[in-house]
Amino acid sequence: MTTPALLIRGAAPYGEEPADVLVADGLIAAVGVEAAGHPAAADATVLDASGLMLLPGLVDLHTHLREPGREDAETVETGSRAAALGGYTAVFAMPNTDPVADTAGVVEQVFRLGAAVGLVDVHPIGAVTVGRKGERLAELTAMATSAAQVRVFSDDGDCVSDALLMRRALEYVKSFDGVIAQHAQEPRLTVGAQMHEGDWSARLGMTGWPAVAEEAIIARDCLLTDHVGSRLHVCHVSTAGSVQVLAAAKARGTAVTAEVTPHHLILTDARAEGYDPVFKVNPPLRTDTDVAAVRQALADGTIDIVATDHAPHAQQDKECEWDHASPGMLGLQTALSVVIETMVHTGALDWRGVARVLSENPARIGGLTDQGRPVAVGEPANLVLVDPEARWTVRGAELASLSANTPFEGVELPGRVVTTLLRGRPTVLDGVLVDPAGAGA
Ligand SMILES: NC(=O)N[C@@H](CC(=O)O)C(=O)O
Ligand SMILES: [Zn+2]
Ligand SMILES: [Zn+2]
Repeated sequence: MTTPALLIRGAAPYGEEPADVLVADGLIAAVGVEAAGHPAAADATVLDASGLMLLPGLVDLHTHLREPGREDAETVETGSRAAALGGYTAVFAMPNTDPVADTAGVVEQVFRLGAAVGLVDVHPIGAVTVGRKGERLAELTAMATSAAQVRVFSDDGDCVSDALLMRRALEYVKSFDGVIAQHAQEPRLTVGAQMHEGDWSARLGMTGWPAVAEEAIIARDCLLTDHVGSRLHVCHVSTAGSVQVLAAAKARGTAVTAEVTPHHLILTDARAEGYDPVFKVNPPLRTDTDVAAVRQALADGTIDIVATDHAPHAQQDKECEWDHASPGMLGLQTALSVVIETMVHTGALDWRGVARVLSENPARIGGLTDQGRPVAVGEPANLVLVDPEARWTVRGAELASLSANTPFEGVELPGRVVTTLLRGRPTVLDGVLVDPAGAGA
């Protein structure tokens, strides 16, 4: 089935000068004055996009899709819907499923489910250790050479805390330019931890998760990465101290990249005051000082990307006592809006910068060659159109995710995803999901 050509009129690539963009056969066929006169434009569907920003489709390096095993919280299909509506054209699915994605069989299953849904490219992340138990390495090469072509490996949810295993994993992935994405949490320093260790945890009487538990692992892993000559990615960086460790490592030339989540860009540990577990997350929400530091780091490149850590949880796992609640919060449909609010409206990033941290850099880190590409002739038409002036109020029940655990319930946020194109085919049009033919409603 071929998708009809699409003439996008008047959108502003990267928020710069408006230009027409012609999309045909899955590619960008023409940009600028040539677009309307191009032969393929003759029978193209015209999309009036004046006032909209045009960016490369967003890429999420850190998503939890929960399938297989917790299809009551999210499935590849519902997570793909949330992703497309959030402006994403590719997501990397974390392996902390049941069974764990630690074999070629499981990563291929997730990969095929994603392709069958067809709303967003789903790239499975493989577990570093068997069952994520931190005891012995999983079959990394078999996952890398499988149909899923896994390049990112992580025990996310848990830290690869054994230094020898971490070293071996870093050595292993070198042969196929893979990367280890570390959930940096020193387990001995966080036994029973419920929230950030600081004034609020003292006041609320909750066991704290000290910043050093994150920073110590990042420092160790940067040194190991140097020693081995490999590549490290640090998941959900949340503290000012971590930013300092990363800046020092990058200055030394360590091949380390890092992500920050939308929630760590905007929320603090003060949210724990009402004991509402919707604000319980790993790593925990930190302080104002930390929020300022991660924003600055994202602006200056010390932190490379924003990754959602979209972590859907079923109602019974979230609407319970804080101590018993599962950590994690939704992110796919609110990430871009939070980045606009915290980084664009503050002047910390322009739209070029948004494309860099939400699309280009995550694609590069994850080894994708067909995502995060320039808005230019001959490139794959993975694109998103954003209305920067629109505002909307978040309602968990209205999100496409099967779960509703958004920390932004009732909050008004800027920026609306109008259209998402996956290889030239609209997955979202005028803010509404377009189901690919045959995928079922
Ligand atoms: N971030 C979280 O609080 N939870 C994640 C695991 C993780 O990212 O560590 C989850 O799988 O729910
Ligand atoms: Zn994690
Ligand atoms: Zn995660």
